[in-house]
Amino acid sequence: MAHINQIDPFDFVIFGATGDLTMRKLLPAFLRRFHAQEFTADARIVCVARSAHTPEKFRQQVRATLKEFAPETAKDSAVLERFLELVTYVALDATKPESDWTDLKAVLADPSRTRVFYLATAPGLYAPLCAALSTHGLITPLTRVVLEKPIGVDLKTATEINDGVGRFFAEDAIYRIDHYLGKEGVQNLLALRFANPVLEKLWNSDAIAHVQITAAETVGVGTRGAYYDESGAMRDMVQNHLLQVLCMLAMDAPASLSADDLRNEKLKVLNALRPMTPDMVRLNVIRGQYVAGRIDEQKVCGYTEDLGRSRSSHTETFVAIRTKIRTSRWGNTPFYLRTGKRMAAKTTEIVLQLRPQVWSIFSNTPSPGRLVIRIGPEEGVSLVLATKDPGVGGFRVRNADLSMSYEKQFNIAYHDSYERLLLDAVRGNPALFIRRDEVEASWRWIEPILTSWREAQSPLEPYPAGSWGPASTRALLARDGALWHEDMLT
Ligand SMILES: NC(=O)C1=CN([C@@H]2O[C@H](COP(=O)(O)OP(=O)(O)OC[C@H]3O[C@@H](n4cnc5c(N)ncnc54)[C@H](OP(=O)(O)O)[C@@H]3O)[C@@H](O)[C@H]2O)C=CC1
Ligand SMILES: O=C1O[C@H](COP(=O)(O)O)[C@@H](O)[C@H](O)[C@H]1O
Repeated sequence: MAHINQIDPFDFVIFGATGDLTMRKLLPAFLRRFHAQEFTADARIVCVARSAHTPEKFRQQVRATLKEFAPETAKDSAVLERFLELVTYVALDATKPESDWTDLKAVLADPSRTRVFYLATAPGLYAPLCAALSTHGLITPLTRVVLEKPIGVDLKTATEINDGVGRFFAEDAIYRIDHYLGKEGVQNLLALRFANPVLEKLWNSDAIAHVQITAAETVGVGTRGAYYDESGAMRDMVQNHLLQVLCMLAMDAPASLSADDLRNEKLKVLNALRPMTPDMVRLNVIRGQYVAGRIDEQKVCGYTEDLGRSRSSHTETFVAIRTKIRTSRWGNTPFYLRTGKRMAAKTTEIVLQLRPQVWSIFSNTPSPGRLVIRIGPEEGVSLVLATKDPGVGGFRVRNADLSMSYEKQFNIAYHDSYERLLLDAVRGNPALFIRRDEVEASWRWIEPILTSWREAQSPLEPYPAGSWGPASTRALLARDGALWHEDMLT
Protein backbone atom coordinates (compact mmCIF):
# COMPACT_ATOMS: atom_id res chain seq x y z
CA MET A 1 0.00 0.00 0.00
CA ALA A 2 1.25 3.52 -0.79
CA HIS A 3 2.54 5.57 2.13
CA ILE A 4 -0.34 7.50 3.66
CA ASN A 5 -0.21 10.33 6.19
CA GLN A 6 -2.99 9.52 8.59
CA ILE A 7 -5.25 12.44 9.47
CA ASP A 8 -6.02 13.55 13.01
CA PRO A 9 -9.57 12.86 14.23
CA PHE A 10 -12.12 15.17 12.61
CA ASP A 11 -15.84 15.88 12.40
CA PHE A 12 -17.17 16.00 8.84
CA VAL A 13 -20.75 17.22 8.59
CA ILE A 14 -22.62 16.72 5.30
CA PHE A 15 -25.74 18.82 4.76
CA GLY A 16 -27.77 17.14 2.03
CA ALA A 17 -26.85 13.66 3.18
CA THR A 18 -29.82 11.85 1.67
CA GLY A 19 -29.07 13.29 -1.77
CA ASP A 20 -27.61 11.85 -4.93
CA LEU A 21 -24.11 13.32 -4.53
CA THR A 22 -23.65 12.10 -0.95
CA MET A 23 -24.81 8.61 -1.76
CA ARG A 24 -23.04 8.14 -5.09
CA LYS A 25 -19.81 10.04 -4.46
CA LEU A 26 -19.10 11.36 -0.96
CA LEU A 27 -19.77 8.32 1.23
CA PRO A 28 -18.13 5.86 -1.23
CA ALA A 29 -15.07 8.15 -1.33
CA PHE A 30 -14.86 8.20 2.47
CA LEU A 31 -15.22 4.41 2.65
CA ARG A 32 -12.30 3.94 0.24
CA ARG A 33 -10.06 6.32 2.19
CA PHE A 34 -11.02 4.61 5.46
CA HIS A 35 -10.12 1.26 3.90
CA ALA A 36 -6.77 2.78 2.87
CA GLN A 37 -6.32 3.77 6.55
CA GLU A 38 -6.07 7.43 5.74
CA PHE A 39 -8.15 8.15 8.82
CA THR A 40 -9.09 6.15 11.86
CA ALA A 41 -12.25 5.15 13.70
CA ASP A 42 -11.95 8.37 15.77
CA ALA A 43 -13.29 10.39 12.84
CA ARG A 44 -17.00 11.14 12.62
CA ILE A 45 -19.14 11.62 9.54
CA VAL A 46 -22.29 13.43 10.55
CA CYS A 47 -25.04 13.26 7.94
CA VAL A 48 -27.76 15.90 7.99
CA ALA A 49 -30.97 16.24 5.97
CA ARG A 50 -34.63 16.90 6.64
CA SER A 51 -35.88 13.32 6.15
CA ALA A 52 -36.92 11.68 9.40
CA HIS A 53 -34.51 8.75 9.53
CA THR A 54 -33.13 7.27 12.71
CA PRO A 55 -29.32 6.87 12.62
CA GLU A 56 -29.80 3.09 12.36
CA LYS A 57 -32.23 3.33 9.45
CA PHE A 58 -29.92 5.78 7.70
CA ARG A 59 -26.94 3.43 8.17
CA GLN A 60 -28.94 0.64 6.55
CA GLN A 61 -29.49 2.84 3.54
CA VAL A 62 -25.80 3.78 3.45
CA ARG A 63 -24.78 0.11 3.72
CA ALA A 64 -26.85 -0.70 0.61
CA THR A 65 -25.56 2.38 -1.21
CA LEU A 66 -21.92 1.54 -0.52
CA LYS A 67 -22.42 -1.99 -1.79
CA GLU A 68 -23.72 -0.46 -5.00
CA PHE A 69 -21.26 2.44 -5.48
CA ALA A 70 -18.08 1.12 -3.86
CA PRO A 71 -18.55 -2.66 -4.29
CA GLU A 72 -14.81 -3.43 -4.44
CA THR A 73 -14.30 -1.96 -0.96
CA ALA A 74 -17.70 -2.69 0.61
CA LYS A 75 -17.23 -6.40 0.00
CA ASP A 76 -14.84 -6.35 2.97
CA SER A 77 -17.67 -6.49 5.49
CA ALA A 78 -15.43 -5.92 8.52
CA VAL A 79 -14.23 -2.60 7.06
CA LEU A 80 -17.73 -1.69 5.94
CA GLU A 81 -19.21 -2.24 9.40
CA ARG A 82 -16.40 -0.36 11.14
CA PHE A 83 -16.90 2.52 8.70
CA LEU A 84 -20.66 2.58 9.33
CA GLU A 85 -19.96 3.07 13.04
CA LEU A 86 -18.41 6.46 12.18
CA VAL A 87 -21.54 7.55 10.34
CA THR A 88 -24.35 9.16 12.24
CA TYR A 89 -27.52 10.92 11.10
CA VAL A 90 -29.25 14.05 12.36
CA ALA A 91 -32.66 15.02 10.97
CA LEU A 92 -32.78 18.79 10.64
CA ASP A 93 -34.26 21.42 8.38
CA ALA A 94 -31.17 23.57 8.45
CA THR A 95 -32.77 26.76 7.17
CA LYS A 96 -35.92 26.96 9.32
CA PRO A 97 -35.44 29.24 12.35
CA GLU A 98 -37.66 27.01 14.51
CA SER A 99 -35.54 23.85 13.88
CA ASP A 100 -34.00 22.17 16.89
CA TRP A 101 -30.19 22.00 16.59
CA THR A 102 -29.66 20.26 19.96
CA ASP A 103 -28.71 16.88 18.44
CA LEU A 104 -26.19 18.36 16.03
CA LYS A 105 -24.63 20.53 18.73
CA ALA A 106 -24.36 17.48 20.99
CA VAL A 107 -22.42 15.55 18.33
CA LEU A 108 -20.12 18.54 17.71
CA ALA A 109 -19.24 19.10 21.34
CA ASP A 110 -15.44 19.14 20.94
CA PRO A 111 -14.15 22.43 19.42
CA SER A 112 -10.56 21.17 19.38
CA ARG A 113 -11.29 18.81 16.47
CA THR A 114 -11.09 19.91 12.84
CA ARG A 115 -14.63 20.51 11.66
CA VAL A 116 -15.75 20.54 8.02
CA PHE A 117 -19.25 21.45 6.88
CA TYR A 118 -19.89 20.10 3.38
CA LEU A 119 -22.89 21.79 1.76
CA ALA A 120 -24.31 19.23 -0.69
CA THR A 121 -27.62 21.03 -1.06
CA ALA A 122 -29.04 23.44 -3.60
CA PRO A 123 -26.66 26.46 -3.77
CA GLY A 124 -29.48 28.82 -2.75
CA LEU A 125 -29.18 27.31 0.75
CA TYR A 126 -25.44 28.00 1.21
CA ALA A 127 -25.72 31.48 2.71
CA PRO A 128 -28.71 30.71 4.98
CA LEU A 129 -26.98 27.53 6.11
CA CYS A 130 -23.82 29.41 7.05
CA ALA A 131 -25.92 31.98 8.93
CA ALA A 132 -27.57 29.15 10.87
CA LEU A 133 -24.18 27.58 11.70
CA SER A 134 -23.09 30.92 13.09
CA THR A 135 -26.31 31.48 15.05
CA HIS A 136 -25.90 28.08 16.68
CA GLY A 137 -22.27 28.73 17.58
CA LEU A 138 -20.91 25.90 15.45
CA ILE A 139 -18.16 27.83 13.63
CA THR A 140 -14.90 27.33 15.51
CA PRO A 141 -11.40 28.53 14.51
CA LEU A 142 -10.81 25.03 13.10
CA THR A 143 -13.92 25.03 10.91
CA ARG A 144 -14.01 24.98 7.09
CA VAL A 145 -16.94 24.99 4.72
CA VAL A 146 -17.02 23.15 1.39
CA LEU A 147 -19.35 24.49 -1.30
CA GLU A 148 -20.50 22.32 -4.18
CA LYS A 149 -20.83 23.68 -7.68
CA PRO A 150 -22.55 25.50 -9.25
CA ILE A 151 -21.85 28.68 -7.29
CA GLY A 152 -24.83 30.62 -8.62
CA VAL A 153 -26.38 30.73 -12.05
CA ASP A 154 -24.73 33.99 -13.14
CA LEU A 155 -22.32 36.61 -11.83
CA LYS A 156 -24.94 38.32 -9.66
CA THR A 157 -26.07 35.16 -7.88
CA ALA A 158 -22.49 33.92 -7.54
CA THR A 159 -21.53 37.22 -5.89
CA GLU A 160 -24.53 36.98 -3.57
CA ILE A 161 -23.57 33.46 -2.51
CA ASN A 162 -19.93 34.44 -2.03
CA ASP A 163 -20.96 37.52 0.01
CA GLY A 164 -23.46 35.47 2.02
CA VAL A 165 -20.96 32.74 2.91
CA GLY A 166 -18.16 35.30 3.33
CA ARG A 167 -20.08 36.98 6.15
CA PHE A 168 -19.42 33.95 8.33
CA PHE A 169 -16.25 32.35 6.91
CA ALA A 170 -12.93 33.90 5.94
CA GLU A 171 -11.96 33.21 2.31
CA ASP A 172 -9.23 30.78 3.41
CA ALA A 173 -11.84 28.67 5.22
CA ILE A 174 -14.09 28.43 2.12
CA TYR A 175 -13.39 25.43 -0.11
CA ARG A 176 -15.26 25.64 -3.43
CA ILE A 177 -15.01 22.19 -4.88
CA ASP A 178 -14.58 21.33 -8.55
CA HIS A 179 -14.13 17.59 -8.76
CA TYR A 180 -12.22 17.89 -12.06
CA LEU A 181 -9.30 19.35 -10.11
CA GLY A 182 -9.22 16.13 -8.09
CA LYS A 183 -8.68 14.04 -11.21
CA GLU A 184 -5.18 12.61 -11.61
CA GLY A 185 -5.11 13.56 -15.29
CA VAL A 186 -5.80 17.23 -14.53
CA GLN A 187 -3.18 17.38 -11.77
CA ASN A 188 -0.78 15.60 -14.09
CA LEU A 189 -0.86 18.72 -16.27
CA LEU A 190 1.33 20.34 -13.62
CA ALA A 191 3.85 17.49 -13.73
CA LEU A 192 3.83 17.16 -17.51
CA ARG A 193 4.40 20.84 -18.03
CA PHE A 194 6.57 21.94 -15.18
CA ALA A 195 8.67 18.81 -14.62
CA ASN A 196 9.48 18.34 -18.33
CA PRO A 197 11.35 21.37 -19.66
CA VAL A 198 11.19 19.94 -23.17
CA LEU A 199 7.38 20.08 -23.14
CA GLU A 200 7.16 23.46 -21.43
CA LYS A 201 9.32 24.90 -24.23
CA LEU A 202 6.71 23.76 -26.76
CA TRP A 203 3.76 24.97 -24.69
CA ASN A 204 2.86 28.04 -26.74
CA SER A 205 1.48 29.26 -30.05
CA ASP A 206 4.80 28.74 -31.85
CA ALA A 207 4.46 24.97 -31.56
CA ILE A 208 0.78 24.33 -30.84
CA ALA A 209 -1.64 24.90 -33.71
CA HIS A 210 -4.77 24.40 -31.64
CA VAL A 211 -6.02 22.87 -28.39
CA GLN A 212 -9.15 20.76 -27.89
CA ILE A 213 -10.71 20.12 -24.49
CA THR A 214 -13.53 17.57 -24.61
CA ALA A 215 -15.74 16.25 -21.82
CA ALA A 216 -18.18 13.92 -23.57
CA GLU A 217 -20.64 11.70 -21.74
CA THR A 218 -22.85 8.88 -22.97
CA VAL A 219 -25.28 9.25 -20.07
CA GLY A 220 -28.35 11.44 -20.34
CA VAL A 221 -29.73 13.59 -17.54
CA GLY A 222 -30.78 10.56 -15.47
CA THR A 223 -32.58 11.47 -12.25
CA ARG A 224 -31.19 15.03 -12.23
CA GLY A 225 -33.53 16.38 -14.89
CA ALA A 226 -35.12 19.04 -12.67
CA TYR A 227 -31.71 20.54 -11.84
CA TYR A 228 -30.23 20.06 -15.32
CA ASP A 229 -33.10 21.64 -17.20
CA GLU A 230 -32.56 24.85 -15.22
CA SER A 231 -28.82 24.65 -15.66
CA GLY A 232 -27.85 23.27 -19.09
CA ALA A 233 -24.40 22.20 -20.24
CA MET A 234 -22.89 25.70 -20.10
CA ARG A 235 -23.57 26.18 -16.39
CA ASP A 236 -23.21 22.50 -15.48
CA MET A 237 -19.85 21.81 -17.16
CA VAL A 238 -18.29 24.77 -19.00
CA GLN A 239 -18.42 27.49 -16.33
CA ASN A 240 -16.59 25.27 -13.87
CA HIS A 241 -14.92 22.03 -15.03
CA LEU A 242 -13.92 22.97 -18.58
CA LEU A 243 -12.67 26.42 -17.64
CA GLN A 244 -10.64 24.99 -14.76
CA VAL A 245 -9.04 22.43 -17.08
CA LEU A 246 -8.32 25.24 -19.54
CA CYS A 247 -6.65 27.23 -16.77
CA MET A 248 -4.45 24.35 -15.65
CA LEU A 249 -3.46 23.76 -19.25
CA ALA A 250 -2.81 27.34 -20.29
CA MET A 251 -1.48 29.10 -17.18
CA ASP A 252 2.12 30.20 -16.77
CA ALA A 253 4.28 28.42 -14.22
CA PRO A 254 3.16 29.28 -10.70
CA ALA A 255 5.94 30.32 -8.29
CA SER A 256 5.09 27.27 -6.18
CA LEU A 257 2.32 24.70 -5.68
CA SER A 258 0.79 26.83 -2.94
CA ALA A 259 -2.93 27.52 -3.26
CA ASP A 260 -2.55 31.21 -3.95
CA ASP A 261 0.31 30.88 -6.44
CA LEU A 262 -1.74 28.36 -8.44
CA ARG A 263 -4.93 30.36 -8.25
CA ASN A 264 -3.22 33.63 -9.21
CA GLU A 265 -1.96 32.03 -12.43
CA LYS A 266 -5.34 30.43 -13.22
CA LEU A 267 -7.07 33.75 -12.67
CA LYS A 268 -4.80 35.42 -15.24
CA VAL A 269 -5.96 32.91 -17.86
CA LEU A 270 -9.64 33.55 -17.10
CA ASN A 271 -9.07 37.28 -17.35
CA ALA A 272 -7.21 36.86 -20.65
CA LEU A 273 -10.03 34.95 -22.41
CA ARG A 274 -11.23 36.94 -25.38
CA PRO A 275 -14.56 38.49 -24.33
CA MET A 276 -17.60 37.24 -26.24
CA THR A 277 -19.69 39.80 -28.13
CA PRO A 278 -23.07 38.70 -29.58
CA ASP A 279 -21.50 38.43 -33.05
CA MET A 280 -18.70 36.30 -31.72
CA VAL A 281 -21.16 34.07 -29.90
CA ARG A 282 -23.01 33.50 -33.16
CA LEU A 283 -19.79 32.53 -34.94
CA ASN A 284 -17.94 30.71 -32.19
CA VAL A 285 -20.45 28.95 -29.96
CA ILE A 286 -22.70 26.00 -30.78
CA ARG A 287 -25.50 24.86 -28.55
CA GLY A 288 -27.25 21.57 -29.11
CA GLN A 289 -29.81 19.22 -27.60
CA TYR A 290 -29.92 15.46 -28.09
CA VAL A 291 -32.77 13.74 -29.82
CA ALA A 292 -33.42 9.99 -29.91
CA GLY A 293 -30.58 7.84 -31.20
CA ARG A 294 -28.48 4.78 -30.39
CA ILE A 295 -25.66 4.26 -27.92
CA ASP A 296 -23.87 0.89 -27.78
CA GLU A 297 -26.47 -0.59 -30.13
CA GLN A 298 -29.26 0.40 -27.70
CA LYS A 299 -32.04 2.80 -28.61
CA VAL A 300 -32.09 5.83 -26.32
CA CYS A 301 -34.67 8.59 -25.97
CA GLY A 302 -34.28 12.26 -26.71
CA TYR A 303 -33.81 14.88 -24.00
CA THR A 304 -37.47 15.88 -23.68
CA GLU A 305 -38.55 12.26 -23.22
CA ASP A 306 -35.74 11.80 -20.66
CA LEU A 307 -37.25 14.69 -18.73
CA GLY A 308 -40.58 12.88 -18.86
CA ARG A 309 -42.29 15.87 -20.42
CA SER A 310 -44.51 16.39 -23.39
CA ARG A 311 -43.56 20.04 -23.94
CA SER A 312 -40.21 20.93 -25.42
CA SER A 313 -37.26 22.37 -23.51
CA HIS A 314 -34.89 25.11 -24.63
CA THR A 315 -31.99 23.84 -22.48
CA GLU A 316 -28.71 22.91 -24.16
CA THR A 317 -27.24 19.46 -23.52
CA PHE A 318 -24.22 20.21 -25.74
CA VAL A 319 -21.89 23.18 -26.09
CA ALA A 320 -18.87 23.74 -28.32
CA ILE A 321 -16.86 26.95 -28.11
CA ARG A 322 -13.97 28.37 -30.09
CA THR A 323 -11.99 30.91 -28.11
CA LYS A 324 -8.59 32.55 -27.80
CA ILE A 325 -6.41 33.54 -24.88
CA ARG A 326 -4.99 37.03 -25.25
CA THR A 327 -1.43 36.41 -24.06
CA SER A 328 1.93 36.32 -25.79
CA ARG A 329 2.10 32.59 -25.03
CA TRP A 330 -1.23 31.66 -26.64
CA GLY A 331 -2.45 34.56 -28.80
CA ASN A 332 -2.19 32.60 -32.04
CA THR A 333 -3.75 29.32 -30.91
CA PRO A 334 -7.50 28.65 -31.01
CA PHE A 335 -8.87 26.72 -28.04
CA TYR A 336 -11.93 24.55 -28.64
CA LEU A 337 -14.05 23.47 -25.67
CA ARG A 338 -16.75 20.84 -26.09
CA THR A 339 -19.07 19.00 -23.71
CA GLY A 340 -22.32 17.12 -24.04
CA LYS A 341 -24.62 14.42 -22.75
CA ARG A 342 -25.55 11.34 -24.79
CA MET A 343 -22.53 11.59 -27.04
CA ALA A 344 -20.75 8.81 -28.89
CA ALA A 345 -18.30 7.97 -26.10
CA LYS A 346 -17.50 8.76 -22.47
CA THR A 347 -14.23 10.58 -22.77
CA THR A 348 -12.55 13.54 -21.13
CA GLU A 349 -9.39 14.52 -22.91
CA ILE A 350 -7.13 17.31 -24.05
CA VAL A 351 -5.53 17.34 -27.48
CA LEU A 352 -2.64 19.68 -28.31
CA GLN A 353 -2.23 19.65 -32.06
CA LEU A 354 1.34 20.40 -33.11
CA ARG A 355 2.06 22.77 -35.98
CA PRO A 356 3.14 21.26 -39.31
CA GLN A 357 6.67 21.56 -40.65
CA VAL A 358 7.25 24.61 -42.80
CA TRP A 359 9.08 22.45 -45.33
CA SER A 360 9.31 18.66 -45.64
CA ILE A 361 11.91 16.51 -47.35
CA PHE A 362 9.50 13.57 -47.48
CA SER A 363 7.21 12.84 -50.38
CA ASN A 364 4.30 12.10 -48.09
CA THR A 365 3.67 14.11 -44.94
CA PRO A 366 1.64 12.54 -42.14
CA SER A 367 -0.46 14.67 -39.83
CA PRO A 368 1.86 16.93 -37.77
CA GLY A 369 1.54 15.01 -34.52
CA ARG A 370 -0.19 15.74 -31.26
CA LEU A 371 -0.10 15.28 -27.54
CA VAL A 372 -3.24 13.67 -26.12
CA ILE A 373 -3.87 13.85 -22.39
CA ARG A 374 -6.57 11.42 -21.35
CA ILE A 375 -8.32 12.48 -18.17
CA GLY A 376 -10.99 9.81 -18.07
CA PRO A 377 -12.29 7.21 -17.93
CA GLU A 378 -8.86 5.68 -18.56
CA GLU A 379 -6.08 8.12 -17.66
CA GLY A 380 -2.90 8.45 -19.66
CA VAL A 381 -0.86 10.40 -22.15
CA SER A 382 -0.08 9.73 -25.82
CA LEU A 383 2.39 11.51 -28.00
CA VAL A 384 1.71 10.98 -31.68
CA LEU A 385 4.83 11.57 -33.77
CA ALA A 386 6.01 10.95 -37.32
CA THR A 387 8.12 7.84 -37.78
CA LYS A 388 9.52 5.85 -40.67
CA ASP A 389 7.04 3.42 -42.12
CA PRO A 390 8.97 0.15 -41.64
CA GLY A 391 9.98 -1.79 -44.73
CA VAL A 392 12.18 -1.70 -47.79
CA GLY A 393 11.51 0.06 -51.05
CA GLY A 394 10.83 3.79 -50.83
CA PHE A 395 10.84 5.93 -47.75
CA ARG A 396 7.50 6.82 -46.28
CA VAL A 397 6.67 8.55 -43.02
CA ARG A 398 3.64 7.84 -40.88
CA ASN A 399 2.24 8.57 -37.44
CA ALA A 400 2.95 6.35 -34.47
CA ASP A 401 1.72 6.57 -30.92
CA LEU A 402 3.94 6.66 -27.81
CA SER A 403 1.39 5.87 -25.18
CA MET A 404 1.34 5.70 -21.38
CA SER A 405 -1.59 4.39 -19.38
CA TYR A 406 -1.62 5.32 -15.70
CA GLU A 407 -3.13 2.04 -14.69
CA LYS A 408 -0.58 -0.08 -16.56
CA GLN A 409 2.41 2.10 -15.75
CA PHE A 410 1.79 2.52 -12.03
CA ASN A 411 -0.44 -0.49 -11.40
CA ILE A 412 -3.00 1.59 -9.56
CA ALA A 413 -6.75 1.36 -9.58
CA TYR A 414 -8.55 4.53 -10.55
CA HIS A 415 -9.44 6.70 -7.54
CA ASP A 416 -12.51 8.86 -7.66
CA SER A 417 -11.51 12.52 -7.53
CA TYR A 418 -13.68 13.14 -4.47
CA GLU A 419 -11.37 10.89 -2.42
CA ARG A 420 -8.54 13.32 -2.70
CA LEU A 421 -10.61 16.47 -2.37
CA LEU A 422 -12.62 15.49 0.71
CA LEU A 423 -9.47 14.75 2.63
CA ASP A 424 -7.67 17.83 1.31
CA ALA A 425 -10.50 19.83 2.89
CA VAL A 426 -9.97 18.02 6.18
CA ARG A 427 -6.21 18.53 5.98
CA GLY A 428 -6.68 22.22 5.23
CA ASN A 429 -5.07 22.18 1.79
CA PRO A 430 -7.09 24.49 -0.50
CA ALA A 431 -4.79 24.25 -3.57
CA LEU A 432 -7.29 22.18 -5.58
CA PHE A 433 -10.29 24.30 -4.64
CA ILE A 434 -11.50 27.45 -6.36
CA ARG A 435 -11.00 30.95 -5.00
CA ARG A 436 -13.81 33.48 -5.08
CA ASP A 437 -12.23 35.65 -7.78
CA GLU A 438 -11.85 32.63 -10.09
CA VAL A 439 -15.55 31.78 -9.82
CA GLU A 440 -16.54 35.36 -10.51
CA ALA A 441 -14.10 35.70 -13.44
CA SER A 442 -15.56 32.51 -14.97
CA TRP A 443 -19.07 33.91 -14.75
CA ARG A 444 -17.90 37.24 -16.17
CA TRP A 445 -16.74 35.40 -19.30
CA ILE A 446 -19.69 32.99 -19.55
CA GLU A 447 -22.47 35.47 -18.89
CA PRO A 448 -22.35 37.35 -22.22
CA ILE A 449 -22.79 34.00 -23.97
CA LEU A 450 -25.87 33.18 -21.89
CA THR A 451 -27.24 36.68 -22.39
CA SER A 452 -26.66 36.56 -26.09
CA TRP A 453 -28.38 33.16 -26.35
CA ARG A 454 -31.35 34.53 -24.46
CA GLU A 455 -31.64 37.81 -26.32
CA ALA A 456 -31.06 36.39 -29.78
CA GLN A 457 -33.21 33.35 -28.97
CA SER A 458 -30.35 31.29 -30.34
CA PRO A 459 -31.37 28.14 -32.10
CA LEU A 460 -30.79 24.85 -30.38
CA GLU A 461 -29.28 22.44 -32.88
CA PRO A 462 -30.47 18.84 -32.56
CA TYR A 463 -27.99 15.96 -32.51
CA PRO A 464 -28.77 12.28 -32.41
CA ALA A 465 -27.88 10.52 -29.16
CA GLY A 466 -24.69 8.56 -29.82
CA SER A 467 -23.14 11.19 -32.11
CA TRP A 468 -20.42 13.80 -31.55
CA GLY A 469 -22.88 16.69 -31.44
CA PRO A 470 -24.62 18.89 -34.01
CA ALA A 471 -23.30 18.83 -37.58
CA SER A 472 -22.07 22.43 -37.31
CA THR A 473 -19.54 21.37 -34.66
CA ARG A 474 -17.21 20.12 -37.40
CA ALA A 475 -17.46 23.40 -39.27
CA LEU A 476 -16.29 25.29 -36.18
CA LEU A 477 -12.86 23.65 -36.57
CA ALA A 478 -12.91 23.36 -40.35
CA ARG A 479 -12.72 27.16 -40.47
CA ASP A 480 -9.21 26.88 -39.00
CA GLY A 481 -8.40 23.87 -41.19
CA ALA A 482 -8.63 21.65 -38.11
CA LEU A 483 -10.35 18.36 -37.23
CA TRP A 484 -11.80 17.06 -33.98
CA HIS A 485 -9.75 14.24 -32.50
CA GLU A 486 -12.18 11.48 -33.47
CA ASP A 487 -12.05 12.68 -37.08
CA MET A 488 -8.24 12.60 -37.05
CA LEU A 489 -8.47 8.90 -36.20
CA THR A 490 -10.69 7.86 -39.11
N1 LIG B 1 -25.40 14.81 -7.92
C1 LIG B 1 -24.28 15.09 -8.56
O1 LIG B 1 -23.71 14.27 -9.30
C2 LIG B 1 -23.64 16.43 -8.41
C3 LIG B 1 -24.18 17.39 -7.57
N2 LIG B 1 -23.57 18.59 -7.41
C4 LIG B 1 -24.12 19.59 -6.51
O2 LIG B 1 -24.26 19.05 -5.20
C5 LIG B 1 -25.40 19.60 -4.56
C6 LIG B 1 -26.32 18.45 -4.16
O3 LIG B 1 -26.70 17.76 -5.34
P1 LIG B 1 -27.58 16.43 -5.28
O4 LIG B 1 -27.09 15.51 -4.22
O5 LIG B 1 -27.67 15.96 -6.66
O6 LIG B 1 -29.01 17.02 -4.83
P2 LIG B 1 -30.25 16.23 -4.24
O7 LIG B 1 -31.45 17.03 -4.60
O8 LIG B 1 -30.20 14.79 -4.58
O9 LIG B 1 -30.02 16.36 -2.67
C7 LIG B 1 -30.26 17.53 -1.93
C8 LIG B 1 -30.12 17.20 -0.46
O10 LIG B 1 -30.37 18.36 0.32
C9 LIG B 1 -31.20 18.00 1.43
N3 LIG B 1 -31.87 19.21 1.85
C10 LIG B 1 -32.69 20.01 1.10
N4 LIG B 1 -33.11 21.05 1.84
C11 LIG B 1 -32.55 20.93 3.07
C12 LIG B 1 -32.61 21.69 4.26
N5 LIG B 1 -33.33 22.80 4.34
N6 LIG B 1 -31.91 21.26 5.35
C13 LIG B 1 -31.17 20.13 5.27
N7 LIG B 1 -31.08 19.38 4.17
C14 LIG B 1 -31.76 19.76 3.09
C15 LIG B 1 -32.07 16.91 0.84
O11 LIG B 1 -32.58 16.01 1.78
P3 LIG B 1 -34.02 16.06 2.45
O12 LIG B 1 -35.03 16.20 1.37
O13 LIG B 1 -34.07 14.78 3.23
O14 LIG B 1 -33.92 17.24 3.31
C16 LIG B 1 -31.03 16.13 0.05
O15 LIG B 1 -30.30 15.32 0.96
C17 LIG B 1 -26.01 20.58 -5.56
O16 LIG B 1 -25.48 21.85 -5.32
C18 LIG B 1 -25.51 20.05 -6.90
O17 LIG B 1 -25.46 21.08 -7.87
C19 LIG B 1 -22.39 18.88 -8.04
C20 LIG B 1 -21.80 17.97 -8.88
C21 LIG B 1 -22.39 16.69 -9.18
O1 LIG C 1 -20.31 17.99 -12.27
C1 LIG C 1 -20.75 17.24 -13.11
O2 LIG C 1 -19.92 16.33 -13.66
C2 LIG C 1 -20.45 15.14 -14.23
C3 LIG C 1 -19.33 14.54 -15.10
O3 LIG C 1 -18.25 14.20 -14.27
P1 LIG C 1 -17.21 13.07 -14.72
O4 LIG C 1 -16.26 13.04 -13.59
O5 LIG C 1 -17.99 11.80 -14.89
O6 LIG C 1 -16.61 13.51 -16.01
C4 LIG C 1 -21.68 15.40 -15.06
O7 LIG C 1 -22.27 14.16 -15.41
C5 LIG C 1 -22.68 16.20 -14.25
O8 LIG C 1 -23.78 16.55 -15.08
C6 LIG C 1 -22.06 17.46 -13.71
O9 LIG C 1 -22.96 18.08 -12.80
